[in-house]
Amino acid sequence: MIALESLLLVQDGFRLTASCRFRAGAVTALIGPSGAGKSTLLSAIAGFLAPRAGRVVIDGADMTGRGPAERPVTLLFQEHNLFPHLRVWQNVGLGLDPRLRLTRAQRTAVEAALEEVGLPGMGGRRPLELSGGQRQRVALARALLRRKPVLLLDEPFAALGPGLRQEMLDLVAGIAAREAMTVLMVTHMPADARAIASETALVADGRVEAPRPTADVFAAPTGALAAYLGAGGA
Ligand SMILES: Nc1ncnc2c1ncn2[C@@H]1O[C@H](COP(=O)(O)OP(=O)(O)OP(=O)(O)O)[C@@H](O)[C@H]1O
Repeated sequence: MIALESLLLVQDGFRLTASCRFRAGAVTALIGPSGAGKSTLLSAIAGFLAPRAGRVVIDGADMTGRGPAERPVTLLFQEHNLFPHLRVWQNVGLGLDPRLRLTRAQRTAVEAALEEVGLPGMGGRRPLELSGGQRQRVALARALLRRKPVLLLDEPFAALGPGLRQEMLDLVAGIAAREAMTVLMVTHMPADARAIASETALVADGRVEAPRPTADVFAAPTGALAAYLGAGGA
């Protein structure tokens, strides 16, 4: 479980507060207007941004003072996930060893991860020799290989077409369920939240609202959510 305890995040003039919990072993969607602070929140949970006040607690452990590498967390962005000059297996292998001195067992794990995301035998290619959807699969393979209990997804599939996006969502949902991962997924698509998130939390007006069952959130939107959905379309 991820607990945000009286969290205050500040970036220049921007402030975000959060006091809530995200369920362990479940997918929670984070939705809200552009600039509301969704990415900022993920940065703080991953350890790239230090809170001005409050704590991030993961599975009972206080993350204060722990750098990104010391947290049980993987963060996956929409873009800039792959190094173009490295082969696919190297891009994936970076999840295990930044110096890429992989043991035989690690090489096998890389192959298995590529197979898991539907890219068996593609390890020798370079990212430019893949489609956009395949590149996101490579990034996902690297994220999954790390086997960290918490996976933070920052609009990872936004650039993909609807069919591919659905495929990737299904893939994440399946693996997350099997591995009992705790997943937070930022999305601007209510359909994505409905597809795989049991709960959804709204980030708006400088605060993170407590997550609620996704179906309830979208059934009768009020306040900031209604304004957001009205502007963005449900
Ligand atoms: N590195 C930074 N330094 C200062 N301010 C920043 C920085 N990154 C983001 N901000 C500000 O923090 C606020 C929240 O931005 P953030 O990217 O977290 O929003 P978001 O909800 O993820 O938006 P989007 O949906 O457009 O991705 C914005 O006002 C933004 O301008």
